[in-house]
Amino acid sequence: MSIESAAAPQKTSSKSSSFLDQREGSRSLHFVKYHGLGNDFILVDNRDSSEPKITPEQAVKLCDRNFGIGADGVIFALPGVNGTDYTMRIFNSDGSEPEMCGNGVRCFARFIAELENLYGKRQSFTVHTGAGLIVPEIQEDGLVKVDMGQPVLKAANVPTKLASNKNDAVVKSELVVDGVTWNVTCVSMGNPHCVTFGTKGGEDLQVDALNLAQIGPKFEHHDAFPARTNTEFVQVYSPSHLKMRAWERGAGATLACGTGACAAVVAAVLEGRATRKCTVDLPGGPLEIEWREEDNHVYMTGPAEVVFYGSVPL
Ligand SMILES: N[C@H](CCC[C@H](N)C(=O)O)C(=O)O
Repeated sequence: MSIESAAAPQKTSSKSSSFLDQREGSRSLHFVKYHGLGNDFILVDNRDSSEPKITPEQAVKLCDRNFGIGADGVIFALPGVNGTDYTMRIFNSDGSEPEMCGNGVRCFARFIAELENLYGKRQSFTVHTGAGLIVPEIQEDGLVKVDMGQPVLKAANVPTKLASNKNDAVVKSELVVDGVTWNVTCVSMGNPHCVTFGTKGGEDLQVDALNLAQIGPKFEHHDAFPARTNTEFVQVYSPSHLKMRAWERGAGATLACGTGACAAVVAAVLEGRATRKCTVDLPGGPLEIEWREEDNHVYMTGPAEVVFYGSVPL
């Protein structure tokens, strides 16, 4: 599979043809590469079909950083269902399909604004996802604010097999990983998260010192998580300022994890470590997160940037 980047396609629908499409008997995929704080995605205009244009296996190949385009996942903009404006689906770089992606939905909103020529206008969309209704809004400053819905804390719904220890939730519970006992709080933002601030009786985490490639997979594939898990390693600078690194389910160590940052703030509040409004520093940059008391919804605000436009023969 060779990658030929095309000139930026006209700002119209995916129906615009390109020289690739005229090649004898070949099919090509138009895409736009975006990133949210370095968590990067291939975005596909899929508004003309209710099924993704490519398979999970093809997504794995496109996400490969040597033999493909390179990305943490592929995101599809599909027609809405039950009255929503759009549907968002995502394949991780390992081909698995998660329920939701926070950095991805900010990129999705900017992608839609470009496709629909809505640029420069304050726009808000209703998006059906595996995590339910998600509402991103493009602000005048270009940042995207997303209503991420309510966190799910009931252990069985995260899901985790860990015994709940605080109103059906798993809060600062013990999890043994490779012989080491960690204190963890489990939160779903539609997708599962295991949040830790350190080991039992240990010093506060210095997240930069962690070997994520060594420890991350052991959390991701731990028996306590029947659907695997994303894992957030969090350091508390102050009650309104966290620092975090993530090992993502199906994608590995990423430069940022939006749902993970939301889960980290929820966990920090539940453990009495933080206020409901925090700046979360990720390797790729900061996100503003608020777990609002009035509606129990989590709000995330951050950037989403275009990197390039392309077409790839399939
Ligand atoms: N790997 C995640 C999906 C992407 C989440 C992350 N990139 C975000 O920004 O929320 C999972 O399998 O649940």
